[in-house]
Amino acid sequence: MSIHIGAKPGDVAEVVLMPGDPLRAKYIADNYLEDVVQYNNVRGMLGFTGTYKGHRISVQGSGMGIPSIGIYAHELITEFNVRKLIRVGSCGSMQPHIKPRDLVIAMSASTDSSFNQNRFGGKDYSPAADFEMLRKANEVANAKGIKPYNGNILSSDAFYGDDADEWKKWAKYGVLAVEMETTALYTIAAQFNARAMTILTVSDSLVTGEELSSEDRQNTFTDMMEIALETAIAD
Ligand SMILES: O=P(O)(O)O[C@H]1O[C@H](CO)[C@@H](O)[C@H]1O
Ligand SMILES: O=c1cc[nH]c(=O)[nH]1
Repeated sequence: MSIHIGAKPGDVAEVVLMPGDPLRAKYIADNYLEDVVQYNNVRGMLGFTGTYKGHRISVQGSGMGIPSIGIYAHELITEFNVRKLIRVGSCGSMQPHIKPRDLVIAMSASTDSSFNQNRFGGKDYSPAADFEMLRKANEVANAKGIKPYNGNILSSDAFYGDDADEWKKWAKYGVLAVEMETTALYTIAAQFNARAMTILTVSDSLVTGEELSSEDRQNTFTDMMEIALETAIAD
């Protein structure tokens, strides 16, 4: 058992899907995994292990924000030997052509957080996804007739900022969308030579103000979950 994960060694699979919302972890376990065992309920941050098409997979809620996913990613890798981590999250689009329900795969993750600068003495590390996972996720998506947008995203420390136009600078430099965790996930995976990738469903547009209904969120998140699961079981 680690400080935040109440599991025994071996309870967690080598491959873990990480939604921010612990109830999304339960949804994935209930709807896609067989022979499911819940291994964690510490702080209500649910974690499950089961099988998908015969492969052992875990799903662990990460909570919201860089400090939270930083804790879970670190403990999963260092205490439970997790080697492959796939974040499945929601994001706000910063580009006019990227609409609610579209999928975004984070090749890299910029940030307004000091998480990486603190580690690198004020210098700018560039957290990046595992290339083979990116390639597989795109291949699976394309086979389903879906074309995800691949590029740089922003992992922000603030959901509610002070300046309503601040995102526009990031957008001008080509950042596709905003969420709150990936920069830390990629950095921690790199620290321990693990592999990581983030796939996101656009839940709202900062450009137009559109937002998905809860029903829409449920349906489109399904594509993201299936792509993540297929990527998880690939070599
Ligand atoms: O849907 P999840 O995975 O939680 O991701 C996004 O949603 C939360 C904000 O509502 C943040 O965690 C952000 O990254
Ligand atoms: O962090 C997030 C997630 C979804 N939508 C946003 O605008 N921000």
